[in-house]
Amino acid sequence: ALELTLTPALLLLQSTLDQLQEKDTAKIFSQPVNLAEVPDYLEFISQPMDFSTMRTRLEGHAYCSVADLEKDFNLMISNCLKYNSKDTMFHKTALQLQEVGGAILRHAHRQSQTIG
Ligand SMILES: CC(=O)c1c[nH]c2ccccc12
Repeated sequence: ALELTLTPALLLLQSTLDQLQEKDTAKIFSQPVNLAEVPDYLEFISQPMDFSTMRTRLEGHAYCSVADLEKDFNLMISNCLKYNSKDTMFHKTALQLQEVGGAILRHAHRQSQTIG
């Protein structure tokens, strides 16, 4: 049978992504921004990012470290802060997720140092 062996490092990345996504209670980051609904999105954002894309990358072993995961998380947040003006729910939600996500990632960095 296919061995779904998850190394400790991969388990840590998966757990970190789950914790980050859990904080997106409005689920505005679950899927890519719908370009059919938002036709000008790519005029402002050169590299879209969302949690489903991050999960695909994680499962495809594209992330070698917590830092790699953090890079895409920060891209996803900065895209949202850029596209959505300050007075929108999306912008305010991104600022909150940035703060709580930072704490989750700092903890994951510490854990990755102990599991090596
Ligand atoms: C995360 C984000 O920017 C968005 C998530 N859903 C959207 C719908 C229209 C415009 C932007 C968005």
